[in-house]
Parts: sequence; C-alpha cells; structure tokens
Amino acid sequence: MAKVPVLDLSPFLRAQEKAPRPDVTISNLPEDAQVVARTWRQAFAEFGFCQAIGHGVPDDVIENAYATAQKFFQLPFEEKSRCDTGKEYGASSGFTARGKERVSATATEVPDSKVLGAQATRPPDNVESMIFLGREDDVVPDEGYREVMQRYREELRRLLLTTMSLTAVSLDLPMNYFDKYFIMDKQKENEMSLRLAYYPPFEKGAEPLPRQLRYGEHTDYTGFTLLWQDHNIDGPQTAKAIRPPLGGLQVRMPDGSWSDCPPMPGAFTINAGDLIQAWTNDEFLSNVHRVANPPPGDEHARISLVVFTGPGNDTIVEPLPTCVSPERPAKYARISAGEHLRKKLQASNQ
Ligand SMILES: O=C(O)CCC(=O)C(=O)O
Ligand SMILES: [Fe+2]
Repeated sequence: MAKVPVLDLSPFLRAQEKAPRPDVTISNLPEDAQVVARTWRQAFAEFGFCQAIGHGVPDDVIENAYATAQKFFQLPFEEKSRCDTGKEYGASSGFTARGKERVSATATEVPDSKVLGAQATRPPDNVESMIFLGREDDVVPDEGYREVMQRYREELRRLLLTTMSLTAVSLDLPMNYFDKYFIMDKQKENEMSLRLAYYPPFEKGAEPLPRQLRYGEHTDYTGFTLLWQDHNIDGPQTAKAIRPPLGGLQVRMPDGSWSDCPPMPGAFTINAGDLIQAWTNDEFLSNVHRVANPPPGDEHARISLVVFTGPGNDTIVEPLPTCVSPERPAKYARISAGEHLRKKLQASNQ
C-alpha cells in the first residue's frame, strides 16, 4: 500500500537562508534544495500529504505546547468550559466541547463523494478543541498558556512561510511569490489558527456511537495544515520514538482505500487544503482524511496540535499563471479566502 512520503526540508531551509534575493527561482537554488522542491510538488500531486522532517522547529517548543495542551485537556470539564465563548466552533478562540462539531458535513463538495458515503448522517465527532488565534483577546486559561502557544505559533509561522516558498519555486514562481498574502497582522484572522484537538479515551465498555469517528472525513479548508500528531509515548514527544498508534490519521488513496498515516518520529504531517488545490488548479491535491477510532480495549487519549494556515481573509484565490495553459484551463473561479472559510465553518457546526 502506498505511504505518505517523508521529506527532509533542511537543504531547502539552508538555501532559503542563503538566497541572494527573496525572489529567486528554482534554477538559482543549489541542487539539493531543488530536489526538495521537486519532491514536495510530487508528494502533493500524488497524496496531498507529506511527513516533513528537518523542519527547523525546536524540540522544546513542541514539548511545551504538547505538555500545555495535555494539562489543559486534563482539567475538569467545568474548568475547560470557562474558556468556552458559547460561539460556534471556529468563530472565536477558546474551547469547544464534544458534540458540537461534525467535520464530515463539510465534505459535500468533495469530488467522488460516493466514497464518503452518507457522511451527513455521521454523529458529531468525538473530539474537544481549543483554538488559539494569537490575538490579544484570545480566550486562554492563564497567561503561561498564552506564552507557550504564542511561541509555538511563531515557530510554526516560519514553517508556514517555508511551505509557501517551496510551493512557489516548485511551480516555477519566485520564492517570495506568496509572501504578500501572509502578512502578519493582528487584525487578520485567517493567516494561522492553532487548533488543539483532544480525542478522549474510550473507557472500558464504552463504545463509539454507530458511525461515529474521532474526526470524520473531510478536506482542510484553506492553505497548508501543519500537524503534530501525538507520538503516543510516555516520555518527551520529540524523543524520536513513537508507540505504534492505535487508531489515528488516515488518508484517502486514489483508489478510494484508506492508508494509515501514523506519526513519524520528529515529523510534522503536512497536508494541502482546498485553497491550495484551487490556487494550483488541481496540481496539488487537498486530500480527504479522517481520524479513525482506536481498536476496542485501547484506552489512550490522542492529542493533536493542528495549525491551519491560509492566506488572509481578503485574499482572492484563483489559479496561478504557471498552472494554467490552453491544455489546462482554469478549473476554479475566483474565491475569497474569507468567504470560503466562512461557508465551511458554517457547515461543520451542529
Ligand atoms: O488529529 C488529526 O490527526 C487530524 C486532525 C484534522 O484533520 C484537522 O484538524 O483538520
Ligand atoms: Fe484535517
């Protein structure tokens, strides 16, 4: 069975640092960085996913974010609920309890929806979320939490810019082509949001509802998603080890089958969202994925640190000049990033 490819980003990071100008194109990069860019494009054309190592995010930043997320989700429900603004999932920062989100309901526009079956009838996802937007009015349990998540967000922002630079050069565009759509601006909401996801353990004898999943089938809505999957070990997350995950992320293969995409030691799992697919005129795939239930008897919770990235809400996304030709006409009309996201979030809420 085909597996999501592993990609070491470090040659590209080095080239990025040394690039003589921010608008260099692929032919001006050292050969090893060119190979990364070409492999990047191939991974997203085929799978819409890759496992990225050599990403440059320091271990301690990941450890702190994971430990802080774990501490939060272990709080009694009443305390977590103090961070619930009562707004719909995705409409604000803060906590969303189980039973509020049904992500599979957003997948109705996915082509080949027969594979998804009657997703609209799935019960809500078996997940709690805590969203951090990096804004002054973010709902947080305490200031220590804010500091840790802010640091994580800053480091992941570097990785976000790298993913966009890689995408640009791999499509024969200047390295800084996308930078203008990703300007850090506290007023803009959609450039990055951090979703901490907690999939509770199934206690002995407890069963999921019929058809209920930890997180139903869906594509991600915007740009690249930078996902730290639970490494499922008792020691540090970044100890370069994992315990075989029992139930987790699955990615849909072109033949409609599901391929497990378990965490890989030290890696971020990166996938392209719908706006990347539209921007690249289907060259990059926004692939369908889900989080499966653990097998009966497994009582581990699962925590994911999910960073959704996207161009600013006011960005108009349309197929890139290098992805359109007479043989390959534009398949997407212009979409506003903010409007697209709003519709998806509306569909995901119960
Ligand atoms: O928890 C995971 O592994 C994936 C979560 C996910 O797909 C999402 O948040 O969009
Ligand atoms: Fe997702």
